[in-house]
Amino acid sequence: MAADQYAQVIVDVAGLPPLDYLVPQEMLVAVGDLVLVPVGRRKTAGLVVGLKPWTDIERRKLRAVGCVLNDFSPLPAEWLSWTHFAAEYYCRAWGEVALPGIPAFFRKKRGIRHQQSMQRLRSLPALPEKECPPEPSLNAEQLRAVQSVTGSKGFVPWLLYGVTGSGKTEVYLQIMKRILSQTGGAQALLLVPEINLTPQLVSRVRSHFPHDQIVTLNSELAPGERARSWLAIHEGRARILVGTRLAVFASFHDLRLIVVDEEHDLSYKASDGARFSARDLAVKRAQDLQIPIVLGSATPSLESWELAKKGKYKLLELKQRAVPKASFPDLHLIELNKKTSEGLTEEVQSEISQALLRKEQVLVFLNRRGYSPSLCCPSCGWISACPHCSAYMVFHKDIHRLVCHHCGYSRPVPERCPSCGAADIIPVGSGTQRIEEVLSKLWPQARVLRIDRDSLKTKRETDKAFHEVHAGRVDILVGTQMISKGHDFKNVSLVVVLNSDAQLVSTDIRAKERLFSTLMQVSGRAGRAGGRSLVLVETRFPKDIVFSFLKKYDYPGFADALLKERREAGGPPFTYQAMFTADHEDLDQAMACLQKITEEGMLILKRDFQDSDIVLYDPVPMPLVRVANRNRAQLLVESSSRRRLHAFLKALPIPDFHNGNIVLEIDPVRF
Ligand SMILES: Nc1ncnc2c1ncn2[C@@H]1O[C@H](COP(=O)(O)OP(=O)(O)OP(=O)(O)O)[C@@H](O)[C@H]1O
Ligand SMILES: [Zn+2]
Repeated sequence: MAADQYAQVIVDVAGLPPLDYLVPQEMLVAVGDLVLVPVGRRKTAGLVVGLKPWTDIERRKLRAVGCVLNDFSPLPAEWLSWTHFAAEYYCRAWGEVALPGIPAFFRKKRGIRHQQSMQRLRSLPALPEKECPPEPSLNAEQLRAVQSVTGSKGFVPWLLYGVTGSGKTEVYLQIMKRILSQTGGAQALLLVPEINLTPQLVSRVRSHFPHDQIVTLNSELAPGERARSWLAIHEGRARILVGTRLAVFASFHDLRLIVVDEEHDLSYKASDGARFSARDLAVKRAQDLQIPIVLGSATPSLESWELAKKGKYKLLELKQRAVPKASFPDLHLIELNKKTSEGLTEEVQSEISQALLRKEQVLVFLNRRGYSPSLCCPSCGWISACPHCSAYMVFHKDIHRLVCHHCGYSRPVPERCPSCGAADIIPVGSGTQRIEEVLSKLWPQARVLRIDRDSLKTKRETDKAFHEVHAGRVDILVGTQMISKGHDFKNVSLVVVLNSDAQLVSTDIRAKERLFSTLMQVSGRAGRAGGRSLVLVETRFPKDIVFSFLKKYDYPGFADALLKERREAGGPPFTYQAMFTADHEDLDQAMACLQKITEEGMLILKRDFQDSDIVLYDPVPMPLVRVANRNRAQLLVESSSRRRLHAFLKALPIPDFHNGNIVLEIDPVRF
């Protein structure tokens, strides 16, 4: 009889280290296999991360592996060690990070039709017989970027800083083409932000690679589709994966290049689960694999910009727009307070009229859904507050309801003021619905299309709407963030940004950085195909540095000014941060829980971290303190050394929090 063998298995349960299980004699198990194992009273999917001939567990307590789940090759060692790093970095159990990275389809017991479904999953659609279209000839800047990346060896993190419309996407595609052609089975990963994964982008990639299988991964894919894409990449049948942040967890057969488009985008940071940054993990993965990674943006994050300045990232620049005749739009600031009764200034109205006369498209950007951000009673001052959150309920005229954008609670619009009974309660401020109404009234012949999460609920609807815009069947496009980035609109000559100030008065240290980036992106939608173009931006604070640099489209100037501020204030990227967030029905309880962590932390600091610069701030209620009846508080920890910060966090015990939740986030980006 062969000697016993024991498997170390990780499962998706908080706080659990790898667990030992007996491998039954007749069972063949390899490191990287998915297995079914008993945990407590249930059976769950686990991943084998080690095999050994001994265990410390007493024989009578030892349980056995149920069965092997995968009938594809095990997850590779590279993937296992990288997910282990990710778990350590984000202070989570290894299984909490690794298991959710594998499609649910493969984490369940095989059904009776397993063989058929695997066969279906493995059959990718045949490639249409198409010739490679001629490549556009790159300009000198683009060519230099492509040659630099493809000529480099091993791990090099490249920061591709390219102004809007400078042809970054073209550069990514050419780099991919050259690297994929170097080795037979080489694969590439292109990460894009959630709202940039459009059919236009995917078909652009497909047209460059007519002979290669290209698959996509995003959170909206049906489970079967997700499994199909994942398996095609794992088994090397697909050569390119285009996906959102979860795609960074794919298992590759032979990954040779990673591209992260719009690397500054917030959607790369998960706001639940392990709260990982797909961009940062992608860099680590490229380093493990010793391959190049390209981080592209017109407004890089300050973190990446600083790394490039220090020489840790290599900087590539595209300063010109790629289309030969295209130039940057003129940008005018409109100082708010001289608004007309229609809610659009005279200058805005006149420019819209002229653009429409020239048969050019107009884009109106307003980062606020709904008709108006609140309703108010002029007689008594009542405002439509949400009963469950410390926020106002937004008036949605189309459904005639008040909706809370934080907890989702909604109710019909009251006939009279709920407080004093007055008859005329009025909308205060404007959202996209109201602006759409104003635009349709002012230009009744124009075809106005609103694009936001209310008007378009699914990806398919959104895709269709953008198709209408690209096809020229829309004259005025009004919308939120969804219209601000990524799209290569050919006929937009006027961009209007309404009320951009909300973010300026935020308490978040990254608010300005984000506003600047949004404004650069949205401005970048105009004049992409040549001709005169114009951007009009409304603000009450025209003197703010956001606007002074925006007027010159000067990202480097803006970034350097902000970095100087951050350095003086000791903020990121000059410090590393971690944040505890506690929530409870009762704010005092949430605060008390964090207070306990602070006190414990102080003792540990004094005892073991005397000569380090770790700072533990006092717990504070969050700016939006109540959401869905939970009161939230946060506690920030900071240090100039990532290593020390991690060592401290590992040493800090997290108390039990009865009826409450407590979450630790590394490198928080939302405050
Ligand atoms: N070398 C080139 N010659 C001519 N046109 C080009 C060239 N490179 C790119 N283009 C075109 O320029 C336009 C903008 O390119 P692309 O979308 O790649 O820019 P981008 O930098 O990714 O844009 P953004 O960041 O603003 O979304 C596209 O229509 C593209 O086809
Ligand atoms: Zn609410």
